[in-house]
Amino acid sequence: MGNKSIVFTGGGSAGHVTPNMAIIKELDKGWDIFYIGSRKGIEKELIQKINIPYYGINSGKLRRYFDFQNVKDAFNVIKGYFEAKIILKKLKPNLVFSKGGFVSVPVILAAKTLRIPVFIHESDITPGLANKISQRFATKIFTSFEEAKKFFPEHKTTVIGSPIRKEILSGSAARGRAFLGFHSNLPVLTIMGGSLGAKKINEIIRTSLPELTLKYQIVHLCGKGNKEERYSNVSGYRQYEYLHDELSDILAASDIVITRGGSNAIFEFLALNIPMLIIPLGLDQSRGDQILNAKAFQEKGYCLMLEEEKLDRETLMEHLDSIYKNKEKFEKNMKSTQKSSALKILVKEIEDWN
Ligand SMILES: CC(=O)N[C@H]1[C@@H](OP(=O)(O)OP(=O)(O)OC[C@H]2O[C@@H](n3ccc(=O)[nH]c3=O)[C@H](O)[C@@H]2O)O[C@H](CO)[C@@H](O)[C@@H]1O
Repeated sequence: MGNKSIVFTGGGSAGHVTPNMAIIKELDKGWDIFYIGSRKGIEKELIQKINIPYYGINSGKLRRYFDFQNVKDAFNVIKGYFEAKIILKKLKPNLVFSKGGFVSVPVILAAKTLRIPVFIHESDITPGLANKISQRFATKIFTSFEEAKKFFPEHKTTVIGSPIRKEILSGSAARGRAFLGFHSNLPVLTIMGGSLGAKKINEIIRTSLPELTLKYQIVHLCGKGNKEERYSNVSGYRQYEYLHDELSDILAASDIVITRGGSNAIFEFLALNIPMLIIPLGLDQSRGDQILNAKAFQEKGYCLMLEEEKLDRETLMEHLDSIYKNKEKFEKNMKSTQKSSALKILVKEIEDWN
């Protein structure tokens, strides 16, 4: 008997890709693995880097509000659907696994018309528009948060937590510090403004460097196109657009993180017991899912949350001081939480599929 085959999809930002990467690495050699993503999204670079055959299709942003761009995007989604159908017909996978994001919708629709089973995973407390549309076509649905379950049909939904790339958990602090050229006299503060960066967070971090660098050595993951050369020589400050393999060592070396409320990132920090200051994406720019993620983590004592509207140099320092002072309390809360075995569960679900 030949190999079984699986098509992964998901993209737009790294949070819709890194969980797929985690699963891909763990799947048995008996699988032929393919990926369908957008033509230009971050998923293309991430997936090609791990040498998985990649198919780019047309995709359009889905909006809840009216916009003339919707008409153009609707055409793109339809085009994407036909492209996905041709690819799926050729590949004949046993299963499609989707991590959400706009590009996944045409792929799931095409899979449905070809009667290919679909698994989806939802990372946030409230489903994104893509998974909201896709859920009725899914064979099985998995969620990171318990609170998300109620948004999906009960009979096919399981709460499993967040699948985390294994390598993220096996970094070396010493290697991380060596890579950064940091000493061990000051704690390391890492800032991850979501996989695409965060403009306001980037600005405040940079204007606060005089006071921040007195207390911390700083790693700033600022997103593509957001590096600013004039800060390159600030001592104890390193900026990167995006880190790939080095990220695990950097996180192993990190004492505190400032992060957006992206689900994958915060579950990774939880798994590593790193106290967080979460500055979620606001309601003006999103459906508010990150605020809910952050609130859920704050209630469990893993983080402090600071709303973007309240973010300034003063509140930033106050919140960081408060986290640093109570660092052990946050760490204890995180350590006493049962760690998720989501990756293992998903791999088993896929391996056991017909
Ligand atoms: C703006 C937006 O729509 N954000 C959503 C997006 O976030 P976003 O795409 O930012 O995703 P997450 O924060 O969930 O995950 C980011 C992923 O990128 C990785 N990473 C990041 C920076 C870096 O330099 N290297 C690296 O590997 C992180 O380790 C993590 O695995 O998807 C999440 C999961 O559905 C949602 O919760 C967020 O609301």
